[in-house]
Amino acid sequence: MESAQGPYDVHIDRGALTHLPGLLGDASRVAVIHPEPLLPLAQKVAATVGRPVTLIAVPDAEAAKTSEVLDACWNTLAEARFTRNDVVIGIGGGTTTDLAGFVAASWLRGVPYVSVPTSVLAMVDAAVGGKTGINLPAGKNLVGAFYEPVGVICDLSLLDTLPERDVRAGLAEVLKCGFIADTRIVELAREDLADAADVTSSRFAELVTRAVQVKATVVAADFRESTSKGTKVGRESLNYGHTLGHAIEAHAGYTWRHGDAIAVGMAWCSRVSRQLLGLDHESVAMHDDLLGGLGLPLRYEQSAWEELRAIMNLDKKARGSMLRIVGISEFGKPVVVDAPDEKVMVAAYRELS
Ligand SMILES: NC(=O)c1ccc[n+]([C@@H]2O[C@H](COP(=O)([O-])OP(=O)(O)OC[C@H]3O[C@@H](n4cnc5c(N)ncnc54)[C@H](O)[C@@H]3O)[C@@H](O)[C@H]2O)c1
Ligand SMILES: O=C(O)C(=O)C[C@@H](O)[C@H](O)[C@H](O)COP(=O)(O)O
Ligand SMILES: [Zn+2]
Repeated sequence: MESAQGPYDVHIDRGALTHLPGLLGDASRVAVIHPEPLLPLAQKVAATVGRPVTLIAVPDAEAAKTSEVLDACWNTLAEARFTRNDVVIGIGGGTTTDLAGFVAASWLRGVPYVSVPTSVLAMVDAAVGGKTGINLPAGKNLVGAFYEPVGVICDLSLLDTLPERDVRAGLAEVLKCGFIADTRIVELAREDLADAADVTSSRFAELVTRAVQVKATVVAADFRESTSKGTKVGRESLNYGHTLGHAIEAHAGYTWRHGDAIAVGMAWCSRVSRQLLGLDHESVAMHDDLLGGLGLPLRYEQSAWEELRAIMNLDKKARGSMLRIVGISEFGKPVVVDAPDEKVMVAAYRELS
């Protein structure tokens, strides 16, 4: 993958973990940050690196992305006397790779980072592209850094133990890539949704590869997410469905899966896009068919709109008091809408009831 800090490899394969020792350079020691439930995997990986390893267990899911956990990781690296040639490895879903990447970005102002995503969502999105960070109660990913890994290892065999609900949540980001950029993804999902959600199928492998390609292409062109204008959209396109999705996550106290929240966000955005950008009814219905067909939610508490709208003001795409959202005028054509009409947003939210 091309990047601001130099190209790096994203290894996608069953068995790709064999690439790990080759990514460690001259590291004297390694820290492996992993969620508590994935301790056996972290231990297995630790046994292959041929250097002293500090295992750092962090809480599972969004509970990892807090300032308290970040602080605990820093203190563990201090105790281990971690220096600038040592390597942080993040093994886990997107919550772990977001946290671990930020630990690596901030420790000594930056030490090498290797990402080993173990969920679909982390493989296709969170672990590639260099966004790292943690949440605050006020909003999602409000603290973080753009910081690139030296390599990413997507060992598809690790997905054999991933719960089906998490496979499907990850496919929400894959579909996002189809809606904003690669329409073949939408076709592949439409042809056979059950096969698309089967992690052992060739269709699934193609979907993962295509989604990573979309992300890599977008990020290579606009690593630091410049401000898009209308149809001239850079990295902000990857935020389709996220303005509402992130607000839902914060409102729910980070108890929702990210993929579930952005499924609602994309269903909502498709309606806003129909009203403001002329997206056709068939494409709106396709959002519901594909996301709903995967068992993903298409709605959130109706009474929460005002609170969600207030949280949305802290979205990173906002400029001053102006909300900005990503919509699509057709599949593959993202458009950034500045100051979307409030009535349209409310009506689109009501439509989800
Ligand atoms: N940095 C980015 O560009 C970016 C992009 C997309 C999403 N994200 C972030 O990613 C996070 C969501 O990631 P996620 O969906 O992977 O959630 P997650 O990290 O919570 O993982 C989901 C669940 O699956 C479990 N799990 C992971 N791999 C497993 C495996 N191989 N076997 C069994 N269980 C496994 C985890 O322990 C967890 O319980 C959110 O915080 C989101 O904001 C970041
Ligand atoms: O990589 C990006 O850019 C994205 O927007 C990808 C999103 O799927 C991802 O959830 C990201 O973490 C959102 O970033 P944020 O800047 O809106 O917090
Ligand atoms: Zn996302």
